[in-house]
Amino acid sequence: MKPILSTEEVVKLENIIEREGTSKAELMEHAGEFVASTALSYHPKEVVVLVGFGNNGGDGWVAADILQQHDVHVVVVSPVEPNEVPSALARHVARRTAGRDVEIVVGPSRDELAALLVKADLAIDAILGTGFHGEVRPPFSIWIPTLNDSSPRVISVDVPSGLDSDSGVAADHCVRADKTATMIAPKIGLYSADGPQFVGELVCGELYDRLDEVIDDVDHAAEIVEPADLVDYIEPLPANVNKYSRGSVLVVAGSARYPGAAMMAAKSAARAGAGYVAVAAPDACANLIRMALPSIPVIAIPSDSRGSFGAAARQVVCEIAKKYDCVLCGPGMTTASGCMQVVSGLLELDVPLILDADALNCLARLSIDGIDKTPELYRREAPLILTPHHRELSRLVGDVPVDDLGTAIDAAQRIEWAVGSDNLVVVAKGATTAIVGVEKVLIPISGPASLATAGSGDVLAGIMAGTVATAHGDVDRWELLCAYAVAVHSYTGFAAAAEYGEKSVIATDLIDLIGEALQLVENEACKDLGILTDGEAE
Ligand SMILES: NC(=O)C1=CN([C@@H]2O[C@H](COP(=O)(O)OP(=O)(O)OC[C@H]3O[C@@H](n4cnc5c(N)ncnc54)[C@H](OP(=O)(O)O)[C@@H]3O)[C@@H](O)[C@H]2O)[C@H](O)CC1
Ligand SMILES: [K+]
Repeated sequence: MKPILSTEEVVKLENIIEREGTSKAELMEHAGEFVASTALSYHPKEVVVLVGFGNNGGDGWVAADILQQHDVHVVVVSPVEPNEVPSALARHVARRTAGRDVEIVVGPSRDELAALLVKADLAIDAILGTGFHGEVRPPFSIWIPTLNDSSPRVISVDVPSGLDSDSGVAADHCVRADKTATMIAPKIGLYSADGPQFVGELVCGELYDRLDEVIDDVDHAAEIVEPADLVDYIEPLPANVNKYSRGSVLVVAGSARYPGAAMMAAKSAARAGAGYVAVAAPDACANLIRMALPSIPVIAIPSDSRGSFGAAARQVVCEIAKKYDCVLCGPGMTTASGCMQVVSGLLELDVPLILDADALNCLARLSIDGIDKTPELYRREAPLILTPHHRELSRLVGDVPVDDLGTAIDAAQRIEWAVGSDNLVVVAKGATTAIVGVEKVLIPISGPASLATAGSGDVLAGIMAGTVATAHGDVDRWELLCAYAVAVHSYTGFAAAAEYGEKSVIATDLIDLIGEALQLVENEACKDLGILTDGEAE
């Protein structure tokens, strides 16, 4: 796993590294070297380096110097003369670069800057980094749109200028990078809110060769899960299994209005490897589900007058649910009062439970002002996995706004910390999904935008249920198991986009590609571990 840090954590880490004997000036030299080597991979001939007043600009001055030594023609565009750069560290390297044969243009007009960029095949954005705050001021409010309107490729240093490195919120003017070369560790804002739209491809320069020894001395805002981290969940099917020993799932879902969600979740659980999947659905839609899924037994549960679970459902469902390795509750269920009773009954059982979709809305309604205020509602011994998207998550915490990665992590942590259990995981689904456990936040491998389609969440919930059931409770870290399920779902998205075109993927396509996705995750993990080469994985 690779850490993602907040700006405050990066500053703490820099101070630790300094105490260990590597100064900030040396880190700036390494940062510049990393930017230069990233730039050289494009084999540029003509590079414009835009520098600001701070140390982000310092990285740019160092990179300009190195590029020039590699026979690249470099023009540094600066708001002030090298002698007047306010940051002492950056001033030192600016003067040094100015002493060499590098062309420097101070305070160009919009047209002058545009003319320089027309001639360049690469631009380096070292205007603003982690020190950016507020709205972009002149001259950068002119430089940034001029850069965005120009043709050369753009490498942003550390953070695209104008992006808040913690919240990921882009200012009115923000550099749209082709590549972001971030320093030491990725910043959380690169993944949050507007970040993914502006960052382009992300590469990270560690800058300090003993980073592994000190990185855990600071908290990590989150950690990125890499394929190799998932290797424990990639198990071949043993020869001596039967359908029950492979793992069983009960999907408590559906209503007369939404029978399809129950079908998709159940079929996905089976495709993800569970040997026995059954559906408990209101009798108003049980027959429909039976006909659609001949391989899956459907248990008809008493309905209310509108075709959702009725008053008698709780007792019947809970009696059946005890026998399964995992229960998934929620897809297409509605929030009728019988459904709320089913959810509260399942929470009392000693069986791994996944609450998704309307089960989460039921849970929110069972509390008055957010479930974090009434932890007794969801505190339990057996594992509990909640899979809310941002709106569902907001409802769970009493309508506190949740609209990006940062606010999603905050809300999920409230839910976590109210009970403080290793067995509770909140999978906060979004453009960047966060898997929040009591101690760690994991960012799993994310899928393509094609996954943003109705029913995709039902497929993920089914994959998660199949994964939990086949693990048989033998799990060290439930967050990592959830990351595996999210990765499988992500790869169904890639496979479906390749097969049907990225705009044409529908949720049912994903289900039939789960087998392929399981194989893709395995291949990627093996490649990461050096067991398989790219060629062998084809
Ligand atoms: N992480 C590391 O270990 C290393 C990081 N390095 C690089 O350093 C920057 C952070 O440098 P810092 O000097 O703290 O900040 P910046 O360069 O990002 O920006 C500060 C200057 O920008 C001005 N500023 C701030 N906001 C605005 C704005 N809205 N409009 C215009 N100008 C703005 C600010 O002026 P103030 O008057 O507001 O203070 C400063 O002049 C990090 O991102 C890395 O690139 C090092 O290389 C070492 C290793
Ligand atoms: K930058």
